[in-house]
Parts: sequence; C-alpha cells; structure tokens
Amino acid sequence: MNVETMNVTGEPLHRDKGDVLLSVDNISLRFGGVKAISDVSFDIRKGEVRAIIGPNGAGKTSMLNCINGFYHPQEGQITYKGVRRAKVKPHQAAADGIARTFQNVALFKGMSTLDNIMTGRTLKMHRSFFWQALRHGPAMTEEIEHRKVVEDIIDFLQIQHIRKLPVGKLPYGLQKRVELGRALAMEPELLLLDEPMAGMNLEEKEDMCRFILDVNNQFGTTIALIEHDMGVVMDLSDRVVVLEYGRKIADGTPDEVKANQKVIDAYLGVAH
Ligand SMILES: Nc1ncnc2c1ncn2[C@@H]1O[C@H](COP(=O)(O)OP(=O)(O)OP(=O)(O)O)[C@@H](O)[C@H]1O
Repeated sequence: MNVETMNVTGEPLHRDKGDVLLSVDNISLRFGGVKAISDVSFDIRKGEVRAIIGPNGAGKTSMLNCINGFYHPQEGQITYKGVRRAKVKPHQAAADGIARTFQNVALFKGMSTLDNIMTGRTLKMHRSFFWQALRHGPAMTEEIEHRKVVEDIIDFLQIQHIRKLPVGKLPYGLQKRVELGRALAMEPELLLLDEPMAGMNLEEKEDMCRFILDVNNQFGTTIALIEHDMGVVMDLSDRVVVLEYGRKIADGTPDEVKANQKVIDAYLGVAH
C-alpha cells in the first residue's frame, strides 16, 4: 500500500494544497466586557500546517473555539469549504470534518486507549443503538470495520503496547498521543490541535512533531495548531498567524513572522 496516496481507511487521497479550506473574516468575540478577539481575519489552506501563536491571553484558544463551534463570535463570519457557516454546534463541525484536541488532555481516564480512540468513531456509526447493543448482524459488521480503522491508527501512532491500558495511568506524553488518535479516528479534513506539545519532554515533543507531520503528509489532513514552543512552530508550520490582545499583528511564513518587529516586541513584552 502506498500510504502517500491513501487516507486512514485506504481511500485515495486528493491533495490540492493551496485552495482555501476555511476562512475567518473580521471575527470579534466578547465575554461581557472582555474582548477576546477583535476583528481578526485569516485563512487556512487545504493541506497546510497553519500555526496560531501569541502571548498568553492573546485569543488563540478562543479562535479555535470559534472555528469548531464552541463559541459563536458576535461579529464576522467563518466560511468552511466554500460555505458560509451559521451558528454550528461542535458535533456539527465534527460531522463536517473538523476535529480537535484540547490544551488539557480530555480523555475518558478509566477507559483503555483502544476504547478512547473508538469513541472518535461515534459520528461515523450508522447503526442504531439497539443494533449496537445486540452486537449482532449489521452492527457487528460495522463494528469490525470501525475496529480496523482504530487498529490502523494505533499502529500508525505506535501505541500497540498501551492499547488495553487505562489512559489515566499513562504518562502525559502518551495521553496526548491517544488524544491525537481519537481525533484522527474522526477522519478529519481539518485537525485543530491546542498546544499538542504542552508539558512534554524533548523526546516526547520530537515524537509528537513527527506524528503531526506524518498525519499532514500521509493523510493530507489540514492542521491548525496553537503552540508556545517557537522552535516547534517554525519547524512544523507552512504559515503562522500571530495574535496579541485579541488582534492579528502578523501573518506569513515562519521566516517572515520571525523577522516582524511587532512580533518581536510582543514576545519581548514591549508596550504599544
Ligand atoms: N469563557 C470565557 N469567559 C470569559 N473570558 C474568557 C473566556 N475564554 C477566554 N476568555 C478571555 O479571553 C481572552 C483570550 O483568552 P484565550 O484563552 O483565548 O487566550 P490564549 O491566547 O489561548 O491564551 P493561553 O496561551 O494562555 O492559553 C483572555 O482575556 C481570557 O481571559
């Protein structure tokens, strides 16, 4: 099998990096008197790794929450796959191919790695709860198909050795990998990663970087990630958008952003 041209389920991959997959236009989000995001616009192109960076409180997580429907901005609009979105809910965004991971791992701690990743297949299950409970007939066939996808993901992420272990007992780096696995089980077109390397040691970071790049290269998944480690951001990303105090202050390639005086000032804490 040539994984370069296949997705997780072995279907052919159609990569046309460059088209806009999602665009954020003039988004503003307020919480009472707090302006979390002010008039921000940027786009995410199909097949790219797009980083969202900025100092603490800049509005990065709020932006991911707007993209996947956790928050609904008071102003502006989001267009996904050419369709202007109304107020979608997170499960609708997920059904449309947008999956995410969280800053703090959000897994079912008492459940095994395998079962946690299996929960990522929920939206793909067509048989009713009645059939699934019986584990009979069409539901059985369907479960076998879903298990196959999940086992492929487990192989891909090299976590066979922990497939039966409860995730709450795993080191943090591995929990983050399981969370990535659960997001991948949704076969997303757009994967949102909120600080995927937070709390990891160097070796775990290197592993996670490699998996993110492999997901992008092998499955053609578009990735938007928030990350504080600048080395990681510069290595992984095709383009970087920089937020500060809820406003966009820069947008470009890693080299362009690195050389931008506003970005340098923001990270040095220079007052404006
Ligand atoms: N649910 C909420 N209710 C009230 N204020 C919020 C809420 N979520 C975010 N904020 C505020 O919005 C601003 C942006 O927060 P956000 O978490 O998006 O920033 P961030 O760039 O992700 O920060 P960090 O890097 O520290 O995670 C902050 O002032 C924060 O306190």
